Amino acid sequence: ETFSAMLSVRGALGAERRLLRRLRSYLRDESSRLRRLRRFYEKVQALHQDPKASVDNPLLAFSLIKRLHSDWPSIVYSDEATSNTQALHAGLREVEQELPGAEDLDGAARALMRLQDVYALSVKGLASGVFQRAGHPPLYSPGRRVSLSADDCFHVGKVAYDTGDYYHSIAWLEEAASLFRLSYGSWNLEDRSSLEDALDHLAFSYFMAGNISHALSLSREFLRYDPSNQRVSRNVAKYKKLLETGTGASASPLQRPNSTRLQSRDAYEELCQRPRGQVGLQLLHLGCSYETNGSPYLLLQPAKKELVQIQPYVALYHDFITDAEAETIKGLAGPWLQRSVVASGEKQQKAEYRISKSAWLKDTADPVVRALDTRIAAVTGLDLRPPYAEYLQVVNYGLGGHYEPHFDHATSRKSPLYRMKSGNRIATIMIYLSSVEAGGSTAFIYANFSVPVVKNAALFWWNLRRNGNGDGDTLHAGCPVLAGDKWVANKWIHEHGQEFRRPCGADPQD
Ligand SMILES: O=C(O)CCC(=O)C(=O)O
Ligand SMILES: [Fe+2]
Repeated sequence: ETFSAMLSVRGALGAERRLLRRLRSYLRDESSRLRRLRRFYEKVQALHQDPKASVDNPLLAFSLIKRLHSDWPSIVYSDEATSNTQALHAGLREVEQELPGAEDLDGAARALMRLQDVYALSVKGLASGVFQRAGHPPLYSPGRRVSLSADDCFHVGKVAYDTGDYYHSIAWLEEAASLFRLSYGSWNLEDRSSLEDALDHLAFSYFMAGNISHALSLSREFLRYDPSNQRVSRNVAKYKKLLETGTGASASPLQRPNSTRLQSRDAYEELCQRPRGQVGLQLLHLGCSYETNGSPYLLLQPAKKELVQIQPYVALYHDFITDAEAETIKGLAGPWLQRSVVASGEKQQKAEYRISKSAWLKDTADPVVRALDTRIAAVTGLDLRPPYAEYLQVVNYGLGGHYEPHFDHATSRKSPLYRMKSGNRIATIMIYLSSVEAGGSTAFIYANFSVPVVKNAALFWWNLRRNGNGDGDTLHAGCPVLAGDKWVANKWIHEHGQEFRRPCGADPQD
C-alpha cells in the first residue's frame, strides 16, 4: 500500500525516477532513429528535386537500383522502433512491483475528498492548487503551485461516482468537465478520460441527485460531440418525459454522505480548522512550568510542561526529545511500518477512519528507545516495566492521513487491549516526531480544544478517571494532514502497576 504512509509515497518517487531515466533513453534512441530516417529522406528527396533527374550517370543508376532493392526495405522493415519500445516496456516491468495499485488511487482520491470536506476547501480552488476556505486566509501555501488536470479531476469524481457518492462526484466531475471544455480538441497522451466521459458521468450523477434538468442539458451537450450514442439519446428522451410529466424527483440540496462514526463531525471539523495558536495558555490562563517530579533524573534538566487542560487533564511537554532521537526512532520503525489497525470487537482490522502505517518498537531495539522509556517514567511517575506499558507505537500518517475521533482506552470488556492482562490504558503519552506544513492537529472533541503538531513535544493525558472508569471527555482525533509528513510515537500505560502511583480519590466519582 502506498497511500497510507508518506514514507511509502516518498518511496514511489524512486520508482518514477527510474521510469524517467528509461523514458529519457527511449526519447534519445527514438530521436536519433528519426534523425537518421530524416537524413535518408532528405538525401533521396534532393535527388528527385533535380528537374533533370536523370539516370544517365551510371553511378546514379546504380544507386537507384541498390536503394530500391536494399535501402528501402531495410529502412521500412527496421525493427529499431520495436526494440526501443521493448526496452521501454522492460523498464516498466522492472518497477511493476512498486507501482501503486487501484486501491492506492482510490485511497489518494478519497484523501483529496477528505481534505475538501474537513477543511471546507472548494474543489475549484483545490484543482487550481489553492488550499483555501472561502473568506479565510489560505491554510497552506505551497512553494510551487501545482494544479490538477481535467483527467485528474475525472478520476477523483469517478471514485465517488462508483460508490454512489454523488455529492462528491458532482463537484469533481463539474471541474473535470469545465477543464475539458477549456482544452477541447487538444488531448494529452496520458489521459484515459474525455469531455464526453465527464458529461456522461455528471449527467447521471445529477439524475441520481434528483436534478433532471441538469441531467438533460448535460446529456444534450454530450450528444453535440457524439450524436450517434444510442444510450445517451434514450436518456435524453427519458429525462424530457420525466420533466414533462413532472414525475422526476425534485432537486434537494446535496448532502455529504453520512458517516455513522461521526456524530460529532461538525465539532471535529471546526477543531481541525482552528488556526494554530498558543495551546492553552491564553485562553484558559493555564501555565508553563519546569517539572522535576521528584525524580533525580530530571534535576539537571527539568521537563518543560505546558498545562493545556485540567479536565480532562492534558499537558504538553516541550522539547521532550531531540531531533536526533526523533530521526533514530523514525529510522528504526521505517522498515517495519504496516497499515495501522483499529479494535473492532475482539479483532483488529484496518479502517478508513485511521489512515496511517505503524510499527512497534521494543525498548531493546535501541538505547534511544530505552532512554525514552526512562524519561516517560520520570515525567509521569508511572511504572512502565512490562507488562505495565505497551511497546512504543511509531505512526507515519499517509496522504490526508487521519485518525477520526476515538478513545485510546477500551470501552468494551472484549477489547483486544485486555489481552495483556494488565488492565485498561490508564494514560497516553504521544510524542510528535515531526512537524507538518498544515493540518494534522490533535483535536479533543468534547473538551473543545486542539493541539497543533509541535515537533519533539510530548502530549500526556489520563484516559481513565481515578475510579478506573473511562473518561468520556478524552474523545480525541488526529486531524487529516493537509500538507507534510506527520510522525507520532504513542506510549500506552496500563492500570496495573500504577495502584500506588495514581491511587483512587476519596470520592468514588473522581
Ligand atoms: O496523531 C494524533 O494527533 C493522534 C493519534 C492518536 O490519537 C492515536 O494514535 O491514538
Ligand atoms: Fe488516540
